[in-house]
Amino acid sequence: MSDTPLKLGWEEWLSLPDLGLPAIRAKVDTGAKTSALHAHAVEPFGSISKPQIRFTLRPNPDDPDLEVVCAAPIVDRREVTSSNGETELRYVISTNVQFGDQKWPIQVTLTNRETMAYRMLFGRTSITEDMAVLPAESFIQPKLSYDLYKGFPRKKAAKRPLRIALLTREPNNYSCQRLKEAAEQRGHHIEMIDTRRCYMAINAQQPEVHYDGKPLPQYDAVIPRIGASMTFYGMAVLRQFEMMGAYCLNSAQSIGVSRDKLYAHQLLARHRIGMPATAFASSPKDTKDLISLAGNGAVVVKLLESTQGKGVVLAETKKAAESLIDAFRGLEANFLVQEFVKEAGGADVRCFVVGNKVVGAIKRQGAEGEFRSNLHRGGSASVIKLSVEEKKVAIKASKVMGLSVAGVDILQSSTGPKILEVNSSPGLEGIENTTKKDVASMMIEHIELHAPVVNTAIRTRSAKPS
Ligand SMILES: Nc1ncnc2c1ncn2[C@@H]1O[C@H](COP(=O)(O)OP(=O)(O)OP(=O)(O)O)[C@@H](O)[C@H]1O
Ligand SMILES: [Mg+2]
Ligand SMILES: [Mg+2]
Repeated sequence: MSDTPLKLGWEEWLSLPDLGLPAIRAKVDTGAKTSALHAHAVEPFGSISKPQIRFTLRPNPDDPDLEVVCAAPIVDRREVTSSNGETELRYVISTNVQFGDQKWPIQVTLTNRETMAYRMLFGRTSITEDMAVLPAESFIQPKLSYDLYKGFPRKKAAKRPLRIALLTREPNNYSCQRLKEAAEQRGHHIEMIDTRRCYMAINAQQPEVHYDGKPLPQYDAVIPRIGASMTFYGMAVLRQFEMMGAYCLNSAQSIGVSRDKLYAHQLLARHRIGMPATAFASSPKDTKDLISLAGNGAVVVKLLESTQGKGVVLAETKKAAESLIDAFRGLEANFLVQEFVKEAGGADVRCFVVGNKVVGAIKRQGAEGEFRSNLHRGGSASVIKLSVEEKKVAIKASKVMGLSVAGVDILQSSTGPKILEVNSSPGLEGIENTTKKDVASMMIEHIELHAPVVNTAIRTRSAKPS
């Protein structure tokens, strides 16, 4: 390296020549130990003595059709705790990094950074002693651009038939049947896999999922339809499919985040997404203070375990709220106390998000005298045209959770849209029958666009450990 120290700002362009990546915009973060690179469809291959990893990367966050398939030797697998506190077992690769004409080897962990602004985090172990980081500056090194990817093959909707697994415990319900129909209509092969009947060896060198006495084949894509009661086990099964390199329509991680209602609310708040003023508690001593955190008027108290509106109660006065919470206190159940958004008029809006788009929206109106709009409680649905702001909020909420497919429920309040919840396995029946849109096909199309084109040579090799 040269005599003058290499200077880096807090954000820089770099290239990773060994991976065939001419331009990556990275955040230099001395708070992070190891560098991390965005990767999906991560799939190990090669021999046990010389293990390699293949993954797909979308270098430009604004251009999802630009995909580069990379391969590198695996140097380690390591537990990494990210800034949001999640611990993840990641593959570590070794590769050269290049800034201007200076090049040196670094270690990089692979993780899904789809929802992050930067495709790469440049950590402190990648920065050598003769370099300086100037946190107040950016782009000290030569600026590159995504134009360098001109001429790279663009992704086209897959013409090839895909092998898809639909993970569900209810293969006969409307949503699963429609997904099956849509996949088959588009020429794909789809299998219904009962989540609960999957089993697996965790430490296998070659990750597998077993079913009825045999290992399941390698799928191009997995559609998780995991019910609330199966969240924990379903996520484990899905993670296994992820490790096998299948494209999962929603990742296990994103399902976990959206299912944890407290975490989901905290995450939405952190990203400044509008929601009703919300407080949560388990067994509070100071009921009055808890109620005041949720505003000054009527409140809605929700048991966290509730679904289909069952554990959701309206307290129209402070007194009513107090006695309600006092009753909950003995149950040691976690619950939310929320400002009651009266002007929503017993209605909410379900926005069905696929990728970066709201593909359909319906307004659900509660039965006469009912503030809960759940269709299971006798609510009725109608088509609604969303405002630009509502669309934006729905897409942002799905992004924040990391979901590609989501049912985002919004209350229309006098101060703009307020998010109620984000569902990771939204049902198709209400939305399709009301809007007359073929949402199932849109989900399959999303898979066609995002499931990486598999190099069959690599896949055949990885199927048999050598
Ligand atoms: N803060 C609120 N203000 C006004 N109405 C609300 C509020 N919270 C909930 N509601 C109404 O009650 C219904 C049920 O509430 P929510 O969706 O939070 O619980 P849930 O339906 O039991 O949960 P899940 O959808 O996971 O089954 C909502 O669809 C909405 O119509
Ligand atoms: Mg609901
Ligand atoms: Mg829900």
